[in-house]
Amino acid sequence: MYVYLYSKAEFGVTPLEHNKIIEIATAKVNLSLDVLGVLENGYHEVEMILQEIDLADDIILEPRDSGIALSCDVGYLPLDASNLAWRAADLVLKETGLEKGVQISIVKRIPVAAGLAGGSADAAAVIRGLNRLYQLGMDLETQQRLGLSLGADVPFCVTGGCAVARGIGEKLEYLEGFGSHWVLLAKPNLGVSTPAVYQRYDQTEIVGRPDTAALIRAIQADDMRYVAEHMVNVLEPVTTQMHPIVGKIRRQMLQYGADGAMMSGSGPTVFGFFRQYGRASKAYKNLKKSYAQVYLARTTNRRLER
Ligand SMILES: C[C@](O)(CO)[C@H](O)COP(=O)(O)OP(=O)(O)OC[C@H]1O[C@@H](n2ccc(N)nc2=O)[C@H](O)[C@@H]1O
Ligand SMILES: Nc1ncnc2c1ncn2[C@@H]1O[C@H](COP(=O)(O)OP(=O)(O)OP(=O)(O)O)[C@@H](O)[C@H]1O
Repeated sequence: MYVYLYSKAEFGVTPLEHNKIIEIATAKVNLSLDVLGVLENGYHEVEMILQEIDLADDIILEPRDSGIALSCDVGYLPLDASNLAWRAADLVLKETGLEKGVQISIVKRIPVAAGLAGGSADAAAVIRGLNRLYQLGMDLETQQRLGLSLGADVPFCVTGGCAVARGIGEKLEYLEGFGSHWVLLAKPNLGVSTPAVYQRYDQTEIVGRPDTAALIRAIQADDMRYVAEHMVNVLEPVTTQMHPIVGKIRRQMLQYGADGAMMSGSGPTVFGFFRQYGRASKAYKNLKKSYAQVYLARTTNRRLER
């Protein structure tokens, strides 16, 4: 069950044709999410801890003389300008004035509208990939600035790793120390609209908030158990009220032996931390009986480790 989260091509098992490149678009989970206020434009000022996991899409890019062409191995994503990968390519080409096009192929594994930043991860991978494919020389800051115009999670997805995100999600303070831990994810068969959840949050009374400083210390000490037991996402009660199944999955995760479980982002995916593979794989099998989208992944730190 823990297999092929990265493309075989990246390991040279299936060599790519020499003019193609592959970028791995990794998902994120929120280890915390707090809302500090509402800005004039309606966006929320947040303080949240984002952690890259190794559940990933593959983004394959190849040069084209002009125009953006997009294909995907699943039928449920738009292949036009409403796809974030398409929009990322358009933005980079316009911004750099490059008179070229690109063929983008997506191998989709990250569930959609799940709270795992799947679309943002694809957009970030296209920005990184075009930079590499056409040797555009964009530094990290430029890539993140471009990414921000596509979505609040995109700047983090450009690098991945583990970071405290403030502002609307774009002010990043990277954290070191958190190791590679088992994360089990389960998504109920429904999608959640991020704007709808933030809107409803404004009308909801908040019960518990994360102690972000304490979580940061635990991450730096690689105290996974503390993190698992103290994770708080202020959007979770909002989404759970709309979809009680989110609460049910969280209880099931704990019942099956997770050290702690929480909803990621605006949901509805719930993830749990496990110390042992054996326990995680048993929980995976149990959850698989009720939910189609269950994934066993690990926290990772791919690009920052290079
Ligand atoms: C829920 C999270 O995924 C947690 O990481 C993010 O805060 C949302 O990130 P995202 O989906 O990349 O967000 P965007 O695509 O920029 O925004 C979608 C919508 O979510 C709301 N939004 C988003 C981010 C933020 N800090 N405040 C907001 O109120 C806005 O209504 C916005 O129109
Ligand atoms: N490349 C893409 N991959 C996934 N969704 C995309 C993509 N491009 C556009 N979308 C659209 O974006 C919407 C949100 O999908 P996404 O998977 O990014 O949500 P999410 O995981 O909740 O993101 P976040 O955690 O950043 O809020 C969906 O309605 C989907 O159709």
